[in-house]
Amino acid sequence: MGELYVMDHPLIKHKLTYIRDKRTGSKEFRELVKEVAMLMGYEVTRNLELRDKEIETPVSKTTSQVIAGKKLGIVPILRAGLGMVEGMLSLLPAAKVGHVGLYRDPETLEPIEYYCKLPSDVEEREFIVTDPMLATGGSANAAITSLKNRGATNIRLMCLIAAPEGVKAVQEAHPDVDIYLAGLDEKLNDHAYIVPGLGDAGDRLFGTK
Ligand SMILES: O=P(O)(O)OC[C@H]1O[C@H](OP(=O)(O)OP(=O)(O)O)[C@H](O)[C@@H]1O
Ligand SMILES: O=c1cc[nH]c(=O)[nH]1
Ligand SMILES: [Mg+2]
Repeated sequence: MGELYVMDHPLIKHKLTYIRDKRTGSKEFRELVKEVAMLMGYEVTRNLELRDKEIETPVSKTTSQVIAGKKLGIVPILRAGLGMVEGMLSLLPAAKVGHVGLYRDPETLEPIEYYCKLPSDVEEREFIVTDPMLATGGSANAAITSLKNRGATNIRLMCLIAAPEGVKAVQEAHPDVDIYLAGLDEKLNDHAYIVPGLGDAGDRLFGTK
């Protein structure tokens, strides 16, 4: 079973409160989502490999460490996952960005894939899939399956808020995938929205509806 990491940093908790607040408009919402993604990035990248590098400081020679240069890929689930990309790229500027386009059919709640474009060397990359919301888990599962069908073997899932149902669904379908959350909420409502959640992440990010 994949690991579940729920962030407990005060800055993340603080910013998540304003992301949830219905009075927060799109501009501030976008900024906060970007900032929380960046802060979460510290945890999501905690186990990146390092290698030694010989350098010279103004005082002496020394051996220091840099990221080993493993290839990384960030894959937002369109649309809402896009809001988390910039924050991650500010930490990992060399990462490539793939896109999986999915929407959840409002009647059936089934994910419908309409786009997928990944970096060409899929097999060699470590992927971080981003989506603010993990509700039933259908969209995340479909995105992860899509990556695996194209050859990806190393995948992490990074979401702002999840319902327990979504976490369970991903853990069952993809036990090799670790999940990183800023917050784990109570439940889903009758429309499969997360309670208390933040509403519709895509609409709040992009001002639609
Ligand atoms: O876990 P699930 O039950 O599948 O629900 C979560 C999905 O729903 C939202 O996307 P939505 O379908 O609203 O598309 P959008 O990002 O284009 O708004 C959200 O961003 C997730 O991708
Ligand atoms: O709460 C939810 C559930 C699905 N999609 C969202 O944007 N929010
Ligand atoms: Mg939406």
